[in-house]
Amino acid sequence: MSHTFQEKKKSNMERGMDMKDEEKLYKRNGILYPTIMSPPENLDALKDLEAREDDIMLVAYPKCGCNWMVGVLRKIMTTCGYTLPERPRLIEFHSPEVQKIEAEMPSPRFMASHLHPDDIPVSFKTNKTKILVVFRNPKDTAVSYYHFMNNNPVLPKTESWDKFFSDFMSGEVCWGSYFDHALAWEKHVDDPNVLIVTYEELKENLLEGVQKIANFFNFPLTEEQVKGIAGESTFSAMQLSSKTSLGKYTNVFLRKGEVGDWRNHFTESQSKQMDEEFKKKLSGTKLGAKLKYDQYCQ
Ligand SMILES: Nc1ncnc2c1ncn2[C@@H]1O[C@H](COP(=O)(O)OS(=O)(=O)O)[C@@H](OP(=O)(O)O)[C@H]1O
Repeated sequence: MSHTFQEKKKSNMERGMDMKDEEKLYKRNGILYPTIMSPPENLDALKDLEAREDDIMLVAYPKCGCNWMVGVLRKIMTTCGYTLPERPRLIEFHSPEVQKIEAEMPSPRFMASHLHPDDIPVSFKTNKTKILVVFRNPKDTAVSYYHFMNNNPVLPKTESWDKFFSDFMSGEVCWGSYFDHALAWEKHVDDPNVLIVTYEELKENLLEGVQKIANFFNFPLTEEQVKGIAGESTFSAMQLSSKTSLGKYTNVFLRKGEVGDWRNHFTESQSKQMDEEFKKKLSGTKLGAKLKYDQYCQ
């Protein structure tokens, strides 16, 4: 029996409810991954993924706005007349069978990933695939991640905010350390095949963001079309349009959609600890400047 994308998402959630928390994550090369969504066989099969120059690739550390950008890119592509299959875009969520189907799909294919740039199949680099990267300030990313752990049955519940904060800081969360990802992307900031946007700039001016993304991938859109896509991609519009498909799980994926929710969670000492880590790792870097830490995190 074939399942729709949404049915599969719901059945994964139900599988999560029947699983013990300690079985929900596993480690591979020192990095945690979710057992249900990214089992080892999915990651093993990625070694055969042959990227194409005209693939549309989106990469985001978890909770930085990946689903938002999936929504935007889907709308851009369908507006330009392309049809996309209804399954998750994350390559590490694809079973080996689905990866075989994706390998036969016509161009342009649309793929996404939470993987660390060094773990993304090397053919994306050799075949010069364009990559859109979305980043978010680390304080709001941590808060969003914390709620996701507690609300998504495929992930284990956290003991407390304090425990989760310490895991986030040490990279003991799925897909590894925020700072490792940021430092790795810093090396690609000036790469012409990479466009880095931030959650915060998209919140400030989504219209400009949609236009920038369409231009980067050479999708010709009229001003009206850009306006329409931006209008349909605000938090409230996406929350409403997801209600029919996601039902009671809508708020798991579209929780609050704001900049600055960290202020409701961080203690003064946690805030200082993050400030110091950011300074140590990212001050003076181009990605650090893009994230406008002083504006959004202080
Ligand atoms: N349209 C739109 N506008 C603004 N914000 C949005 C939008 N869609 C999703 N979101 C928010 O993005 C956060 C989830 O990030 P990801 O999609 O990267 O999470 S995931 O790791 O792929 O599950 C999560 O952030 P928080 O609300 O802070 O938890 C989502 O609510």
